[in-house]
Amino acid sequence: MEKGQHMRPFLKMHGLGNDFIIFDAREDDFALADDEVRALSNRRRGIGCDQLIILRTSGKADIFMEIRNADGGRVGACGNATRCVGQLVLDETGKDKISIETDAGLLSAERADAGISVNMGPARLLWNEIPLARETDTMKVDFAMGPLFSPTCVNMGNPHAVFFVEDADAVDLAYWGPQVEKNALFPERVNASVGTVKGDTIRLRVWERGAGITDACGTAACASLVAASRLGLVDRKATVMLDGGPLEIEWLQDGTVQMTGAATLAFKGEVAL
Ligand SMILES: N[C@@H](CCC[C@H](N)C(=O)O)C(=O)O
Repeated sequence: MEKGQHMRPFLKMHGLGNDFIIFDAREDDFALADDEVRALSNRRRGIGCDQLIILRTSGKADIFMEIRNADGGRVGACGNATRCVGQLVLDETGKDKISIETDAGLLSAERADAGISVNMGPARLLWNEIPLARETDTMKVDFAMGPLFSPTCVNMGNPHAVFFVEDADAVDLAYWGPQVEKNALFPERVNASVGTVKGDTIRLRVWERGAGITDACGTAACASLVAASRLGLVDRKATVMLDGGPLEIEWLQDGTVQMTGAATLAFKGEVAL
């Protein structure tokens, strides 16, 4: 341990294999620089995670959740981490329903048969809300790259481009994902998903902005349901099947999106910071 450092406890949790380091800074406030987040997220030299979460006190909700991608960048939303934090705060408070503040707004969480159910807030659909670099219809955006074309774009507190394709499993996402993420059409970069609809199920694979391919992405699951519903491919409710497992998603009449699925504690630890 270096001079000035001390041991900080953390939780390692995941939602369908989308994994998180969770620190609690409510009593002992601290901040992490981008390079510290990158070092902790590193799977060979650090603890390893897709996102790092710092819990803080909130004046508006039961808790504030700071979300950092593995590349260090701070982001507005993370669906799988919202279920994990929801589970922690439900256990801690004994309440039936709790509220979570994020940079993108106020969310809520409650228990459900299939794990934790969270309201992820409104799906934003205007081009400048995504945001996109130019004014365009977000339902079928005039954009093509290799086998991917005409994405439907949705902001779920973070930007998503969803490409519906014949066979999501056949797309070389490791090759196309980073190129879509960094395309100039997306001034804040983008989370890029490929989806295939079969009945009431959406098979979805996700290249996450700032993290790469993950086993699951909750906000991408929400965005894909909203996108498929806008395109008339599903009604307002579907199962989204990710590499890590299923999420139940519903686009409610009030415009917000409800997501239900597992939240799992993997282990607890301490790290010198
Ligand atoms: N894994 C998350 C999304 C995390 C943020 C995303 N990579 C972004 O940059 O917007 C989820 O479950 O939603």
